[in-house]
Amino acid sequence: MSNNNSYRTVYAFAREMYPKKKDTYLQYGTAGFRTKATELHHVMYRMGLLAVLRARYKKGVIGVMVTASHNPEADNGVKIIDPRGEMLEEAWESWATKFANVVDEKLEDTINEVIKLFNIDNMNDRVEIVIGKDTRPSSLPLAKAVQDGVLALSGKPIDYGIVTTPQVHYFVVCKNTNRAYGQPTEEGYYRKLINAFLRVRGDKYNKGNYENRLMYDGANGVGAKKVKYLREVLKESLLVEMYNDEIIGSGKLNHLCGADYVKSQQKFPNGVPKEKNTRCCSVDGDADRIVYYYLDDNERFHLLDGDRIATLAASYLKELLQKTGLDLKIGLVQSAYANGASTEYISNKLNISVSCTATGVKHLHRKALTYDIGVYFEANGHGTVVFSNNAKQKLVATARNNSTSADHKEACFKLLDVIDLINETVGDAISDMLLVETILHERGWDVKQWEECYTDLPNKLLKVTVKDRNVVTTTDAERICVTPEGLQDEINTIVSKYKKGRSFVRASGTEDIIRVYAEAATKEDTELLAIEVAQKVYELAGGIGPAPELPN
Ligand SMILES: CC(=O)N[C@H]1[C@@H](OP(=O)(O)O)O[C@H](CO)[C@@H](O)[C@@H]1O
Ligand SMILES: [Mg+2]
Repeated sequence: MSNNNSYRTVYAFAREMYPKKKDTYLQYGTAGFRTKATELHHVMYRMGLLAVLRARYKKGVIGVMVTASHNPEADNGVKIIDPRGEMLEEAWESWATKFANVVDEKLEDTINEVIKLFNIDNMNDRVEIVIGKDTRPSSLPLAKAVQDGVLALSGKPIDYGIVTTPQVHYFVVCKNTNRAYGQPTEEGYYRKLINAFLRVRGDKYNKGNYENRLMYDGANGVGAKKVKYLREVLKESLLVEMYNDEIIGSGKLNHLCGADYVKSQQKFPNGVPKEKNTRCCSVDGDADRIVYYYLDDNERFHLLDGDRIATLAASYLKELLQKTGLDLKIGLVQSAYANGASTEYISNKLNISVSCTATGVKHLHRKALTYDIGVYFEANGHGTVVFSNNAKQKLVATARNNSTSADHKEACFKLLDVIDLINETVGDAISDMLLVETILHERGWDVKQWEECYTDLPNKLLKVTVKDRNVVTTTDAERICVTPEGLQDEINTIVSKYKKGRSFVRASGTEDIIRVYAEAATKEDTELLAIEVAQKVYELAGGIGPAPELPN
């Protein structure tokens, strides 16, 4: 593109509507940009510009989601979605960072650098950019800024309004596969999921110990809004009782409720009635994560997190696969935060291959794609299942082949339905919920039977504030600390004192802190182990503020 009118528009817009006011350096992290909503207007505009360049380079549709997920309501953020529904390619993350930080006057030069480097010669293509936003009040003007960025480079913004993050991933894939993956509309999304769910469920809604009633915590966000439609269509097949719904309640987004609160505090959320032995689930602020839980007879809280969903899904898919008679490779992918007991259960009881990657769904997703059936979940409840083209083709061919036995045929059709109820593009709270409900229903299990599969090791996650989080570097899927020198040796010495002890430290990609994870045979030991390791981090990695203290 030459130095013409469009350029003046880009710069004029930047200067007049979305000027960069402060010098704060922002980094495109594990989940894109995330900070106070008031700091993000220029970033959104610039992500609109970058999305157009990326779309022209990839010759496909790109997605942009405005959300700060589980963060407080005053925060916001943005993530870019690549044509195959994946997170933005890492090589472009640094361009996103550069775009967010250059001064207004340098914006055009930076656009030119990208055009030149990637040889983008189709700058007149009217590429489509799918834009979605969560329910935060700040999301409306911020999504408008993204649109203006898209328009400034003559792209075509497609505004889907308030939708979940996984819906945006789904729309992008539908558009880029010429609708082979589904219709790129909200209705198309629900229809695909719900039709599959209803086919698998059949007309017997309660089975064995399974009861088709579920208490659902919508975190006062988009997850509540979207489940309403689902409830209407599911009718009697699944009775979803909704709580923490911003429309009828007065609750604040993610405040004392939602998947992140429940998982990290290991507590029952506010706003949900404390009913004993009832299956409950919570989603997060953009509905890409889900965790389950219940209160026992003594009102003790029991959590069934992402590791539980992963093991439930993998064991079910393995069983179903065996019934098809097909030889396909199934594997499960976790991060180092997965509970050690789950990893042991997968390898020793389920006999399913398990691998560990760095934190962040893009890493888990990529590894999962190396299997025919790749199940991946972070312990916090973010995950899905991906199926290779080879798997899908074999299933369709076997299901249609007249010489296939009736049993094998039935299993193939069922697995194809299960594939349809899974959002393969990214972790999706609503789709994951339908999957869990399907499996529990089929097995006739209540939530306790699900929990009985294995016993979680007590675990603890701590944060240590340090001067510069980049001093902590790791290797081996973040399980070994490389720098500061000597820290890993100290961790090894501490861990060796505890039965079933395991601990690792890494710099968070979304917060300016170091995370410490610990697990051990008892709760008391776990607390001690976590604090001891946190103290070493504080000492050797430049801790600031109050030092971590042992409990009295
Ligand atoms: C321990 C933990 O839960 N880490 C989260 C958190 O990443 P950190 O890099 O640890 O800040 O946010 C990510 C994005 O939502 C999520 O993918 C990840 O699982
Ligand atoms: Mg989220």
